[in-house]
Amino acid sequence: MGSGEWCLQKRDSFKSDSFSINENVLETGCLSIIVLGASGDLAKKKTFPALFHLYCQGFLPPDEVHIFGYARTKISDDELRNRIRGYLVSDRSASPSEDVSKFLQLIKYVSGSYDAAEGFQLLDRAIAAHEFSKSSQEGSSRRLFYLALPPSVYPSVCRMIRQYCMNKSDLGGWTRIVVEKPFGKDLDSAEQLSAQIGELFEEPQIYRIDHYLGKELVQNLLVLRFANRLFLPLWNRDNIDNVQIVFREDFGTEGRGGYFDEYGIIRDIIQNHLLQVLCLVAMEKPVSLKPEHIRDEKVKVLQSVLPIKDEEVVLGQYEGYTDDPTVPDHSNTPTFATVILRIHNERWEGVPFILKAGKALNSRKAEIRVQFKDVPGDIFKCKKQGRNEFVIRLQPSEAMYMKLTVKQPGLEMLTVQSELDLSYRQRYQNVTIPEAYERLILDTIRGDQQHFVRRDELKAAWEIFTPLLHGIDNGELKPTLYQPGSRGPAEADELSAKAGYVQTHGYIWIPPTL
Ligand SMILES: NC(=O)C1=CN([C@@H]2O[C@H](COP(=O)(O)OP(=O)(O)OC[C@H]3O[C@@H](n4cnc5c(N)ncnc54)[C@H](OP(=O)(O)O)[C@@H]3O)[C@@H](O)[C@H]2O)C=CC1
Ligand SMILES: O=C1O[C@H](COP(=O)(O)O)[C@@H](O)[C@H](O)[C@H]1O
Repeated sequence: MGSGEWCLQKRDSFKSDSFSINENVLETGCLSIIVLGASGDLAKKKTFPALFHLYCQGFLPPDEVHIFGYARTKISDDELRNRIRGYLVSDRSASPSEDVSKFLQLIKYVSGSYDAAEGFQLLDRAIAAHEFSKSSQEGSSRRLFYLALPPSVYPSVCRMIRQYCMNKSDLGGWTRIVVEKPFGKDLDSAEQLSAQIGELFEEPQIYRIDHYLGKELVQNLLVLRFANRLFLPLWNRDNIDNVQIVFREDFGTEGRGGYFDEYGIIRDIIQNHLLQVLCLVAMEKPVSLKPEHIRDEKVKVLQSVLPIKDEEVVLGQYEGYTDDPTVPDHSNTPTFATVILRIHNERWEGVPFILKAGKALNSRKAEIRVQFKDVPGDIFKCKKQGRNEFVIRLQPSEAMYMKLTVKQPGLEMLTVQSELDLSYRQRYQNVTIPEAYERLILDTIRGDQQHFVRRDELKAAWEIFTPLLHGIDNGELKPTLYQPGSRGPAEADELSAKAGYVQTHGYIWIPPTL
């Protein structure tokens, strides 16, 4: 294999099971992490803080790791360090200010454009100098490129990396790229982008990040479903009436109106984050925990989704959205959507998956709500008290609870709605739940693609939503206005109820006290 070529066969970690990730930790040698778009918002708020957390926990040893920021803005190393310093907070560090200073010293900045050789040659020289300085340690050289950039520049940046910045070590190693969403705007543009990047990098080098896959309770879904006998016989159309996957934010587009208006809530949240969660809720048991086995099952679920019916969609736009000067006055972009997906397979035929996402609503939360069918032949006449519901709250305050009907304590034979409650904050008191980005970046270093979106998954996801998105883009479907701070359009609750969701009334949760 010539210099600069992709080198997979030297690594056996790719063959390992993701849950036995120890095998993935064996690689040593120089690691260069290059954050492209280092002057931007994502880099400042998510990428560098995630790297800092990893550093504090010893995953980025200073004798191996160097971090490079790259962007067009002409600033010095120290100016970049000062920009990100305020975002580096860690409750995992014994001496935070010392760790911040040491971490910042690992960062160098290179300025250059995204489509010209000069900047990337400069970047390559800076990385090579770092690799050279560490060459006393035998080992591979690893280069991780994190594209914290708008997708419009992905093709040119990937071309430049391929041409000028690939790993050159004879001792092995790799070059990997991490790309952020949005991966395209519809099926054609996503496929075009995939083809452009696919000509330059092999699939095992490409990490399409969806940060919802890094959330603790999303990662728990496979364990929950397939390691608990309790759920195995219940998780199907015979027992489950409907599934809701909900994302709510209690703030609007806040300065991101221009970006958001091009995409809307379906492309921003539903087509990626909520659909990925749906896959993990609905997929069949994978053959093993190998990333390819898991992703094979996710693709099958996506390919089983039926075309979306217009009458199973409610769109909303919050009042005041177009006041943002970067948003056109007559924007048709939805900031809220409820979409019902139906999976045409043996397990899920007839079970609606209600995907709901909205900005500027009355609360902030993300949860999965699995609602079971009514008890047949109910001798307690308790149907009106509510169905069994299994709720997995992804955020905030991670929790899982099962709503149950129990006998009300006392002399009378009365029933009441209660819950089996696993609240993480209470159950895992001394455990810090890692940030999604932190976990996913560590996976990219370890070469574990389980929690990243494969090209065929992406294609199948766009196939589901493209007709609906084109209908909205063409103005055939229009959003209804809703009040900021409300539940969104009333039609959304009506649609959920029509699909079979029964709201529990009169249930009061009493938080446990220790
Ligand atoms: N461990 C924990 O932290 C636990 C916390 N709790 C808390 O107890 C409270 C009640 O729990 P729970 O009943 O599960 O959750 P909620 O009362 O928040 O919501 C129940 C369901 O009713 C829907 N809903 C709410 N208002 C309306 C409405 N006006 N019209 C139609 N549908 C509506 C919700 O949809 P939507 O999502 O769209 O609002 C959701 O699907 C919650 O605050 C919950 O967080 C309960 C158990 C454990
Ligand atoms: O990808 C995105 O996600 C955030 C919400 O992420 P969360 O982890 O805070 O739930 C959302 O605000 C943003 O619009 C979207 O692009």
